[in-house]
Amino acid sequence: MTILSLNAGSSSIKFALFSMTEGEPLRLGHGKIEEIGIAPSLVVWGADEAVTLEHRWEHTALTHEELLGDLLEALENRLGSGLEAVGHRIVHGGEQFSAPVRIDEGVLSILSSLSPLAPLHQPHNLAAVRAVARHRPSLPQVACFDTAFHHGQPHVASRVAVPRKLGEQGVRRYGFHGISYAYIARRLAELDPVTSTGRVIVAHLGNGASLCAMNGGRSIESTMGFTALDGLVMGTRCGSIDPGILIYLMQQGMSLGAVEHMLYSESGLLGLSGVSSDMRTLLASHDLAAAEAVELFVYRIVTQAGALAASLAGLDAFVFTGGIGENAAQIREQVATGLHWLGAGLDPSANERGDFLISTPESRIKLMVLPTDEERMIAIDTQAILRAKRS
Ligand SMILES: Nc1ncnc2c1ncn2[C@@H]1O[C@H](COP(=O)(O)OP(=O)(O)O)[C@@H](O)[C@H]1O
Ligand SMILES: CC(=O)OP(=O)(O)O
Ligand SMILES: [Mg+2]
Repeated sequence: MTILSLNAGSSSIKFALFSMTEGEPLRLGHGKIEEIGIAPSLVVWGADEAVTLEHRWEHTALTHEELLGDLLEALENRLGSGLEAVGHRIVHGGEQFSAPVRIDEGVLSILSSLSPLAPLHQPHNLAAVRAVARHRPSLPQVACFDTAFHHGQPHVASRVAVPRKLGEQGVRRYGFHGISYAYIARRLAELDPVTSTGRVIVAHLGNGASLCAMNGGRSIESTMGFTALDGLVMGTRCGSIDPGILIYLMQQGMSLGAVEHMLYSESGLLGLSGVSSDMRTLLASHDLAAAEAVELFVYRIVTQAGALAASLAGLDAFVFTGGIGENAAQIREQVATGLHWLGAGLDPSANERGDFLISTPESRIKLMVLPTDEERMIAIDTQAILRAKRS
């Protein structure tokens, strides 16, 4: 079975193609379409990581749907045989979905109603579903949710202290990045089975960023809540702020749309630094505001990690993942320093190399780096859903 995993964002579509052999899925290739709406371009890497296809579209105004049509065609030309299923990253599954699900019109309509809760992600995730349905109507499609991994959290962790009837309407903490966390839980169980049964904080630090407290591989707490705006400082999102700030801004005459845009797209590292949302750029900059943005990014990780360690009643390991977690040794070092009070001891050489284990043998908590692979997790879940349907 050949499965295409799609992770469609506002200006990019990341994808990977898997052959679902017995045992571990074999990645046949992966790639991305970037700068959608500006100057769309495609790059595909083969199983050996060599670039196998590059393409630049002439028309800049092509939609996600048109680009996906071209992508499906290009992949199927290369495959010889056809694709058998498409798995999607869908950021919000709301109250209804606690596990992956085969997509039909009914599912699609529930997921569309959740778009206001994930405006940066959900509309683009669903546009990809519709595009595939239009180009290949007979192809089974499966939705894998960022929220699903957190569904088993203790009730107390998912509640918000607002009038009870809002809670009954679904105003609660969901948590996100769950596809990544599920993958990390699975990998940790393979690489360090003893630690995976313990109390672990996983830090997914990418453009979006969050922490997840896992006990025995299950989520018990997360820094993201009702939306992916909550928690840590992110590339362009504010993370946790006093809701009184929103009331103040609206009292000052800012419109709802302007507040939403500011908090999702003009805040975080970008808003604080005035330089960039990109951690690489900030770390290379000599600008004081860039340094202050990085300082707050780290400070929030450390203070929220303290809260999550309390929810776990102790800590056995802290795992770094995501673009920043996997690549920015300097950030890992600063976070490790902030976790010193918990007994964390960093091995600087292992950290510079980005080893799996980057703590010293004496460290009371293990510090680890584990590359995430959301696309692989999507392929695994997609196959499981389709197999279950058949039997
Ligand atoms: N070598 C590096 N050093 C520091 N930051 C890095 C490095 N490589 C990638 N990053 C950062 O990772 C972030 C993107 O993370 P990624 O997980 O790829 O994002 P996305 O959420 O879009 O999947 C950016 O802030 C980028 O600067
Ligand atoms: C949920 C979320 O924040 O996703 P991303 O990190 O891809 O923006
Ligand atoms: Mg990401």
